[in-house]
This record gives sequence, structure tokens and C-alpha cells, in this order.
Amino acid sequence: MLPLPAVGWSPDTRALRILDQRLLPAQEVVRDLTALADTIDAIRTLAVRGAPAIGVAAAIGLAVALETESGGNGAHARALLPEFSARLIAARPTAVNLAWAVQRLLRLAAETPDDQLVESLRVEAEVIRQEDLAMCAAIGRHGLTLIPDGARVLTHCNAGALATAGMGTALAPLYAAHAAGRLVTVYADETRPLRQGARLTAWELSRAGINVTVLPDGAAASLIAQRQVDLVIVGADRITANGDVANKVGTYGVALAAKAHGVPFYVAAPWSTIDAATPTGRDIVIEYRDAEELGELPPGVPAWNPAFDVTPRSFVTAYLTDRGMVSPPFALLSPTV
Ligand SMILES: CSC[C@H]1O[C@H](OP(=O)(O)O)[C@H](O)[C@@H]1O
Repeated sequence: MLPLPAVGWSPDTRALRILDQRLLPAQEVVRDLTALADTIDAIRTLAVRGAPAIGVAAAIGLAVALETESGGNGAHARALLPEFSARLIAARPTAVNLAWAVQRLLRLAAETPDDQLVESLRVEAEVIRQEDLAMCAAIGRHGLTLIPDGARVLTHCNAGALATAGMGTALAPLYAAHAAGRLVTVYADETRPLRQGARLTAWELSRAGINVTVLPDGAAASLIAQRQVDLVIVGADRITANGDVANKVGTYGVALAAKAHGVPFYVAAPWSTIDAATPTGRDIVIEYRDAEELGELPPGVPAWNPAFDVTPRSFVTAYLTDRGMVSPPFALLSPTV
């Protein structure tokens, strides 16, 4: 799908390898990271981004940082684990996949002896990456039914291959429909302020030969009102027990317009993005980012720059996951994975 995966291992598997998304589409630059601080910085600055991708990056980055810092000594790695985990989880609070991946490694560590710890964490990080690949493919398969031939689809931000280790979540059904020979026309919201739609979704889809048009975020509602959109499909950073959805800021406005005009609004996400321990969207910690991201402002003028907003369950037509179409309420299951 992409010339280089958004996230994975360096060829010698001793480093986390990311495609630096801050430089796309102008430059395709990969970076190999071993120090925890570098992985945290890459997540914070969105060099690697997208809920599943930052989960995979956190898992590989934690395993690599512990191995590097401890020199492979399990007891030393175990002593570092609590601090390293806490620093990683704090990098970005809204996307549940980050904490989910780190907590999965912590649970494994608790039942692994020192002499097997470093290698076990590396193996588990690879399992998480492989699961993500399979998750994306499954979402594409299950989502194919939502994308008829000739569909005109609007999406917001980037929930494609660049947001995962595989072919994406919201974009996976579009790739599957294209591969099945269906004509798909995509409208990609620019997605200010970091322009994930214009820079990343448009880059991914145009490379794949899928028709894509970029529009200003503020134009989405009128495009929908003019009956130019058959369905909306977006990703998610956290889905709560009652089905509320945290996603890139601007998603709620698209959902409002879709609801007002009777256009189906689908949320595509891996099961790992469902956070049944968080009751409703009101309980989600929303990440706020620096004013500088909005560009030049008059001196002394503040900015309000939430990275995400919450779309209430009542605006969501259906939830597409790697386990098929699912419906809230989502119950707490034992943390098997
Ligand atoms: C498949 S998750 C993609 C999800 O993550 C994005 O946020 P960010 O670019 O800040 O990492 C956005 O909310 C996407 O829908």
C-alpha cells in the first residue's frame, strides 16, 4: 500500500523505524529510533501518528528502549519499566491504543522472569504489529459492503495506512473496494491545523490510483448539503462504553451535517480502540496542542486548539471493526489482549 510502512522495525530489528509524517508529502524520510525520549518526541510531534500506529510505535519503542538502556539485562529493564511506561503513556492522552499497547507489555512483564524479559517484550511488540496488519485487512474486508460501486465518500483527517502498521482503518474499505474494481470517489477534508487530510490522505489515495479531492474543513457541510456525499467514514482515537467517539477535531461538525442530511456516518476502528472502561465521551481526556500549530496570530491573541472532539453515539450509523460491525454498549472484558 505504501512504499514504506508508517511504523515497524529497522532492518536489524534493534530500532523502531518510522516514516516521518511531518515531512510528507514533500519528502519520504525514515527515522530509526532507539532512545525512549526520541520515540516520545516522535509521537508528540506526530512524526508517527494515528491511534493504531502510535500503539505499535509505543510497543516497539518501549521494547527497543529497554533493551538499549539495560544492555539486555532483564533485572535492569524491569527496574526501568514503570518510569518508561508512564512517560510513553503521557505522550498523547486521547488515543487509547497508546496506553493499551504499553499496558499489554506491562501485563506480560509481570508474568515473565528477568532472563526472558527483554526478548519477550520484543516478541510481544512484534505480535502487536502483526495483529495491526491483520486488523486493517479485516476492517477492509468487513467494510467492503459499505462501499458500493460509484460511492462518493467523505473522510476526515487520515485513518489510512499512515495511521496504522497496515492498510488503515477508515481507508481500508476504500482500498478494498478499489481492489475489487469498484469506482470510489473520495472527498478528503484538509483537516486543519496539521492538514492530515490534504498532506496524508490525499497522498495515500492518489498513489493508490483512487480519485481524491481535497476540500477545506469548512466546506464539508455544504458538500453534504448539495447531496455530493453518499457516506462518511472516519477513524477513531477512543470509543467509549456507550459508543461516543473521540476523533480528530472537526469530526463532530461533519457528523452534525451528515445527520442533518440523512447521510450515513461510519466509524472504523480496531477493537483495541474501544475503551469499555470509559463510560461516555465526557470522560475522555482531550489533548490540547500549541497555538503555534494554527499559524501566525496577532500578538497576544490566544488560541483554542483541541486535537480531538467527541461525536455522540446518536450521530453514528454503524461501527466497523476488525470483528465486523458492532454496536454499543461495549462491556468490559478480561484484558486477554
Ligand atoms: C486510525 S486512527 C487515525 C486517527 O488519528 C488521528 O489523529 P492524529 O493525526 O492526531 O494522530 C485522527 O484522529 C484519525 O482519525
